Amino acid sequence: MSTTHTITLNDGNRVPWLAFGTGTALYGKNATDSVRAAIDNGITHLDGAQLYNNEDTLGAGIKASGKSRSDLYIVTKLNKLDPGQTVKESLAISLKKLGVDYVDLFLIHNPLPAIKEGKLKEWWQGMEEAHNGGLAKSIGVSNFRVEDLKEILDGANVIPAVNQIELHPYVWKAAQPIMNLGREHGIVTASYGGQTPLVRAVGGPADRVISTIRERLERTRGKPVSSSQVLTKWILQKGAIVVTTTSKVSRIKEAIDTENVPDLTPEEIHALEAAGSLLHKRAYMAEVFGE
Ligand SMILES: NC(=O)C1=CN([C@@H]2O[C@H](COP(=O)(O)OP(=O)(O)OC[C@H]3O[C@@H](n4cnc5c(N)ncnc54)[C@H](O)[C@@H]3O)[C@@H](O)[C@H]2O)C=CC1
Ligand SMILES: O=CCc1c[nH]c2ccccc12
Repeated sequence: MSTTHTITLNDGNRVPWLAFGTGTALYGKNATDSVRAAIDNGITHLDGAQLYNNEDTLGAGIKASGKSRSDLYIVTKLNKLDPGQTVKESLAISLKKLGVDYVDLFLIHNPLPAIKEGKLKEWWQGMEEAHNGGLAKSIGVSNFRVEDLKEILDGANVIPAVNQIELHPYVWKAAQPIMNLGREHGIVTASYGGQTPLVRAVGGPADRVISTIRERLERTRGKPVSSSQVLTKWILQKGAIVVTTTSKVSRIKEAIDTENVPDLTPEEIHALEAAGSLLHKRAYMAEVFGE
């Protein structure tokens, strides 16, 4: 079983909807076995980052899988630039660690390092150069707020294809302005931290709604549906890419199986978002969002 559904970016490239993340639990750790297990069990989209300090072991997992390059979708993210270093030079170092000659998607991980140097536009121009040089098939951003996106859109030759942000019911209300601006420009949202209501905010106001939806979906499907799949399906119905991670093969299979879970109804989506709006809980990147 592997993912079949794809999401089309504003540059025409297609992205497998489900990504295996190598940050969080694998941050600074050897990612080889986990990446190999993810690929062996059907995930083709790998989410890496310079910050995670494990691009080399992500690359080793990719190699060990034996998959051909064109069957995989590989993402990494720019952390910071050394003095005098270009974005292209920085990406070239990542490519070497990953053992590939291009990434499918390259993201600015977080706007703050560039903002601190007054160089956000310059960094985006560097991303465009990396893209034009063939080092990245698509380029985008991560953790960008409305003001950050507006700044790089002003004068951009390439519109970002993706903004990777935290997305779950407890940040849904806060995410509206950036998602709406992104939508105006055809920028696809990639979501991370999507399981937060179940793993980082247990007992929150969305619990009961998730449980009710899960029971209805299970009855409709006639097969098990998990609470995790309810959240993943909600993200998918928002048109977003899902970036998640796990050390358990059963959860990889469960995540992929979300493709086969029936849709939430508009009423269920509304109920989940209404419950989510009762609690604001951000798991990551407080330094950017100031919450
Ligand atoms: N761009 C950025 O700034 C960020 C990107 N990320 C990316 O997103 C990836 C995933 O981030 P997370 O917050 O870890 O994602 P997540 O919110 O999906 O949480 C994953 C965790 O949920 C649990 N889980 C997974 N499947 C489950 C299931 N079926 N039932 C119950 N619990 C389950 C596991 O404990 C797992 O470690 C990272 O590895 C990284 O690649 C994460 C944070 C920030
Ligand atoms: O990409 C994720 C960056 C991040 C922010 N906070 C943490 C904590 C642990 C691992 C990664 C991250």
